[in-house]
Amino acid sequence: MNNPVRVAITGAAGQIGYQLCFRIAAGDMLGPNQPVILQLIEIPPAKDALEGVAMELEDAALPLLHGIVTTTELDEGFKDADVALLVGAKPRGKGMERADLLAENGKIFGPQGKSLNAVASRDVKVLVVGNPANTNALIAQANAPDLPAENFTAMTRLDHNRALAQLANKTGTHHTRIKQMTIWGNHSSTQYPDLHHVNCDGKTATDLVDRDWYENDFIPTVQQRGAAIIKARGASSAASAASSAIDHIRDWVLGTDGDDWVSMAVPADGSYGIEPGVIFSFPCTCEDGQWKIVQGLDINEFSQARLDATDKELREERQAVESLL
Ligand SMILES: NC(=O)c1ccc[n+]([C@@H]2O[C@H](COP(=O)([O-])OP(=O)(O)OC[C@H]3O[C@@H](n4cnc5c(N)ncnc54)[C@H](O)[C@@H]3O)[C@@H](O)[C@H]2O)c1
Ligand SMILES: O=C(O)C[C@H](O)C(=O)O
Repeated sequence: MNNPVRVAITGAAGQIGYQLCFRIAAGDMLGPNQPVILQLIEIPPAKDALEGVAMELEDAALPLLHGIVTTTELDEGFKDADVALLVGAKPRGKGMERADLLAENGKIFGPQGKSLNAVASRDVKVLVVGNPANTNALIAQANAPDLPAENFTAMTRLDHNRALAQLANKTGTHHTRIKQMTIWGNHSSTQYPDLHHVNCDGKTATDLVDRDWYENDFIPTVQQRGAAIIKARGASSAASAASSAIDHIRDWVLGTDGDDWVSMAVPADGSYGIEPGVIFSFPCTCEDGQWKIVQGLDINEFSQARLDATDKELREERQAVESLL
């Protein structure tokens, strides 16, 4: 057995956190031979609820669970963390855009970045889930100057998985047979789910679906899926979000499959003309615990306009939080 990996989770008593704790402790994220220590962080009003989660984790007697820390102190929760899942933040309600949460949630991520900078493993892999996820990740990263910028990512894997599901339903293909899906940009309604490079059971996806469905059904459905879940459930996606967070970290740590890639929001480096300064979702492959942006994909005029729109929104969000960077 390997040494235990320390996984910090903020908002661990919330809807997503509750799912994450059990699935990670069951081995879904780091594999069946990797023990974990869960370092669960909450705010004081949720302290009792967090103790309840820890009690249930103990009661499940999960073989891979080698320790539980519950705390309301960031430095205790992030101490030596190898993986940090920053989930704790307010979810949006009906009729809100995710950017509407920026003023309230943005201020959570500066102190968390500072604490990670001070006490986490130098190799800590950070995934921001709390919305607006890309810009919150930027805030955390800017406040952690001693950690490599590439350790900070935000979640667009849920959008990626949603896009697989929509195309699977439309074409009657199982989603595991669909490869090279890409979500570009922001985890918001300007995100761009791109079918141009997708291989659907050996065929080019754009040859299988008509343009009208792609532009007027697929793209808006994926962009608005979060809002549709809130409308249906009365609460934002939780189990699917936790599942996608697990996919994101699993692939980052253990590597992506063959010639497939995944969507990860990572610090822009000039690839595809997206200048540094924002956390932007790109197609990425992962190997040896490092992500790499897939290079050289053709971007046609239609796609370019959508990349520009989502980049513009991210730069506006950045401007709105300049004082926190
Ligand atoms: N990126 C994505 O794809 C995606 C998907 C779904 C949800 N989300 C976002 O994830 C966040 C959490 O969603 P949820 O459904 O679990 O919400 P929730 O309200 O059920 O849980 C949030 C938890 O975070 C805690 N919390 C708040 N501030 C905190 C802080 N400063 N430090 C530590 N904990 C804190 C709360 O006490 C609560 O227990 C929301 O912002 C939501 O919009 C993102
Ligand atoms: O849409 C939301 O506000 C929650 C989450 O970001 C989602 O995509 O489901």
